[in-house]
Amino acid sequence: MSFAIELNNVSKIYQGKKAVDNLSLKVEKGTVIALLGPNGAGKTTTISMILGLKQPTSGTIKLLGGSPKDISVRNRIGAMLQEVSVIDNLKVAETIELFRNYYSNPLSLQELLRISGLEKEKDKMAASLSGGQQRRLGFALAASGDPEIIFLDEPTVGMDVTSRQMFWDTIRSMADKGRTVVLTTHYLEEADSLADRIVVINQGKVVADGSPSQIKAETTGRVISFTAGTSVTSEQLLALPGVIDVEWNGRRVKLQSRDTDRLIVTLIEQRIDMKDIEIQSGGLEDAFQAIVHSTN
Ligand SMILES: Nc1ncnc2c1ncn2[C@@H]1O[C@H](COP(=O)(O)OP(=O)(O)OP(=O)(O)O)[C@@H](O)[C@H]1O
Repeated sequence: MSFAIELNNVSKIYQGKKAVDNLSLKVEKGTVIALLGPNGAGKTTTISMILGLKQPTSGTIKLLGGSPKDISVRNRIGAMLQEVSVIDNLKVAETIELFRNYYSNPLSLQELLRISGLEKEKDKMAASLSGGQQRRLGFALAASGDPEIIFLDEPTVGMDVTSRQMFWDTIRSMADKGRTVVLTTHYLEEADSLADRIVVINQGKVVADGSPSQIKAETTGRVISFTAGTSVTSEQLLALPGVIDVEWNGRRVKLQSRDTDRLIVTLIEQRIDMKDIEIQSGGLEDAFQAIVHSTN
């Protein structure tokens, strides 16, 4: 089977520090995949290497079966990176036209203005757009060649709710056309509602990989919360076997654990002063936090 993206044992070391650590990942064509992870997890470095903008220290990368540096491969992909730089003295429509000209089968200007929601701004100078509008322009440029794979690095940062919703619809329609979409996001809600597959990265490694429902199911029962008596301390709770993280809200405490069944027995055996005990199955946010904490 040919994959849209294939990474084999890829590492990137900056000044002795591993930003990406022996990462292997295969992405099937037509997938919407979200790379999730805290700041500094290695998401942007991974995308930059897939795009051939950064050279891996070791390992191999294939994009559409070829090298990310092949011009024939480049023509079939589009990317919107975190920094969208606009060209001075060009209007929005002129900027889009400039990019369309690079490709043999570009989307029409009208279509690009429509999917990026920039129809009203088409005659404005690109440099005068707001931050959110500039990101939408970045998206139009990334989509201009009607790419088979589109990379979106934190695409909705700075977008208002309406723009974000419209943007999600556009991504879904790209996926419906069989396009592969790779996005990084800090918004778990975004990953949950858009992606077929979520890959959680922490400290340069894949720490979870599955559908949003698999990721949630994996962590079912991972959180125990209760109202703690005044004698209970964080140190005491963190010392209990299986406790990954302790979070307080007044006297209400939330424990993250890999094995809540065992933890509840331990809490009772150790006569921890607890009231109103709850075991939560956890949403995606809890799943993400639990996975990241357990791998720190
Ligand atoms: N050019 C560089 N030189 C040195 N270290 C770097 C460089 N670029 C990234 N790093 C380091 O590599 C690690 C991974 O960074 P990266 O930007 O890939 O993370 P990220 O997951 O995209 O984070 P964010 O969500 O904040 O964008 C971080 O520790 C970062 O400080």
